[in-house]
Amino acid sequence: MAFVIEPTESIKLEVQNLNFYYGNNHILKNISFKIPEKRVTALIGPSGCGKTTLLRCFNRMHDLYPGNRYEGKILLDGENILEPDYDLIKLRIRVGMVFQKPTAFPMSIFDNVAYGLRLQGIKNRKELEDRVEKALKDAALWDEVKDKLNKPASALSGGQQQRLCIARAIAVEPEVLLFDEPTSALDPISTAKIEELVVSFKDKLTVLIVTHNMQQAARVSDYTAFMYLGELIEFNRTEEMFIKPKEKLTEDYITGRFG
Ligand SMILES: Nc1ncnc2c1ncn2[C@@H]1O[C@H](COP(=O)(O)OP(=O)(O)OP(=O)(O)O)[C@@H](O)[C@H]1O
Repeated sequence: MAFVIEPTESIKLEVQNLNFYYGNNHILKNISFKIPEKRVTALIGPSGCGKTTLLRCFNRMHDLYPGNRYEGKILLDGENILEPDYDLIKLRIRVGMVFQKPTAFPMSIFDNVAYGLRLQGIKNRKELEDRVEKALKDAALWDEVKDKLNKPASALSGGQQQRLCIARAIAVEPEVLLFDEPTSALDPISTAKIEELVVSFKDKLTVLIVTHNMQQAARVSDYTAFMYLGELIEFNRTEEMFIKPKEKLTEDYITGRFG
């Protein structure tokens, strides 16, 4: 049994009968739901339920390891990204990712943000500078780093490094941004900054965020998907889910009866 609503907004991603296997381990079980465009969708559920595994399907991160297998479809603007010959470089420009731990590259602040732009073939210095500045401003980091762009990124605090990773991800202007527990390694002030950023992206991007923190899901997301043992149990507008969950399992989880 699952309760899955159909969003009224236009749809960016549509998951159709998705199954995923790590070798012989069947992890995601027949998941279907539609993700609205320019909204924040949170993925919640107890440890090991498959949130990260599902998130990583949206930019086919699993393809980096042998033996992983998908069944079903994920449509991005109507096109199935799970087709074996889908262009993964283009996919990862359209669908960016920010990880749990900040992953600043061992290079300068500027070069971290310019990294993807250079891969896209942008060489003109002025264009690079403008795009790096815009990304750092959009990631609310510009004022803190504008005088030290050529300093190593490793000298930044954890929270600053996470905003740098966000700047790097948005510099290439993705259409979808995946966040995998982006604040779990951060203090409350840095967490609040990242949450504000996630909310600020709503007008521009479709955001998916995995979080363990239900208050965070309630604060930042428009829609929430609750997963349990690899299945999608409930997908609904966030306020509805937190006020009046439709499934008993969802209610037990959000009221802290397990988790
Ligand atoms: N590389 C892997 N190979 C085999 N099994 C894996 C692999 N990665 C994860 N799993 C298994 O897949 C299941 C789902 O894991 P996943 O990390 O997606 O869950 P999660 O809901 O994100 O958990 P958490 O909240 O603890 O991060 C777990 O049973 C896990 O042990």
